[in-house]
Amino acid sequence: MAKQYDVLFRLLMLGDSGVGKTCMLRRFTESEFDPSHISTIGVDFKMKTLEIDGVKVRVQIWDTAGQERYQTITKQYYRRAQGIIFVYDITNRPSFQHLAKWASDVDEFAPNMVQRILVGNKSDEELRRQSFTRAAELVLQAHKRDVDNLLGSLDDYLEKVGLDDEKDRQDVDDGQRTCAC
Ligand SMILES: Nc1nc2c(ncn2[C@@H]2O[C@H](COP(=O)(O)OP(=O)(O)OP(=O)(O)O)[C@@H](O)[C@H]2O)c(=O)[nH]1
Repeated sequence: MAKQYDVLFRLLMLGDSGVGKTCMLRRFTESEFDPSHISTIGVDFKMKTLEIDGVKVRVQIWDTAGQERYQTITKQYYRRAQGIIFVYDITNRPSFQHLAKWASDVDEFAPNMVQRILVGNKSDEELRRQSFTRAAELVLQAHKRDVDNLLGSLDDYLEKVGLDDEKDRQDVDDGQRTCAC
């Protein structure tokens, strides 16, 4: 019987609960998308064979629970992984911030040679993406004094223009009153 694959690699998906790891894996292995969120308990895995540069690569992809309480279990799988897929949700800023923690756990528990890749999931929710808003918030914070000054002088200007308008209107009214007499 022909060999079904040449090499077997283990990949591990990591990221906060709800970022969409299970959905992503099902989409990849079964071409299906089930929108329900049933939190993974501990770990689960799916297999798929790929042909890369003429090599039949069987990937065993471990889907881990993002919930904190399973981390003692999931960490036991790190050392056997050859690749890590970090996943965050582009609409959820904490899921991006927590990547630093996921990455430091990988540094601690996974082999040195482990390959890493980062995926920002839920790209269909582009309008709710948080990173660009956050970047704009940070720039605004950094330039807060200039912006306040600018807005302050704009207010002064508008107030002055308003007063001038008021004064002009008053002059016209006074003029009309004079004429009417
Ligand atoms: N809009 C959108 N929602 C998604 C996408 N992928 C997953 N979701 C939703 O995100 C929620 C969580 O998905 P899961 O795959 O269960 O999340 P998980 O990361 O495996 O969560 P844990 O098992 O708790 O670690 C579900 O309600 C999905 O419908 C996506 O690409 N776009």
